[in-house]
Amino acid sequence: MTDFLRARGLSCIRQDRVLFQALDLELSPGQLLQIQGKNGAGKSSLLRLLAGLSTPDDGEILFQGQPLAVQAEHYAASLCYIGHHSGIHEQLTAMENIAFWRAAYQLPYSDSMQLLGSLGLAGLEDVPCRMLSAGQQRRVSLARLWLTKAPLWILDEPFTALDQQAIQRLQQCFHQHLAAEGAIIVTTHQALSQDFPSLRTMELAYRW
Ligand SMILES: Nc1ncnc2c1ncn2[C@@H]1O[C@H](COP(=O)(O)OP(=O)(O)OP(=O)(O)O)[C@@H](O)[C@H]1O
Repeated sequence: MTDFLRARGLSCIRQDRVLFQALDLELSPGQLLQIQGKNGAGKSSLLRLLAGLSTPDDGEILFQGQPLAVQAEHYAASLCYIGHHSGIHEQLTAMENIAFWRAAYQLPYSDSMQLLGSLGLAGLEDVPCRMLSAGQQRRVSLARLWLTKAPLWILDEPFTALDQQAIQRLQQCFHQHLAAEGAIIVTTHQALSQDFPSLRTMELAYRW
């Protein structure tokens, strides 16, 4: 499928600073795009634009050939966005968070206990998330990736706080998603340790 996700002439201004301008971007099914850049370069701002959570100062973003604004509901159903923050309900347990996502995003049934076990959270399923470590909270947050059917994933620093084993597990999950014709945009400060044949990188320059 061509024209899966395309951005044309994007500009983003924050606090009178031009983070980027005239930025073009294209993503096809099966592709992984890694956005790189120094702290403050505008990576999260770009991801938020691409997720439809904020509006560019100039340019447009098309999903399957149509502007995001005319298909907000379809785009939301096609997207799994996980931001900088974990996005979990800290008062709820891991099991309750999964039940919440399943209801909110109308996800099909799957075995939550087994999923959490495979993410190294066995025995912690019923602990309120506020009592979990940073890496464990991140694992709960990323559990969404094993549940969602959305073809487009936009992930802001998903490896933060994860140990090596969890990083490898997450990259295996990327492979499966890409093999199933999914697409991923990710920001990371470190190089991906596994080989991704479809990987492209984009560097955002820090501008004063
Ligand atoms: N909503 C906002 N209002 C005002 N300024 C903002 C807003 N969002 C981001 N900024 C500013 O835009 C700049 C880029 O922020 P952004 O979070 O996109 O950078 P980043 O490349 O993701 O950085 P990091 O690697 O530190 O996560 C920063 O200087 C930040 O202060």
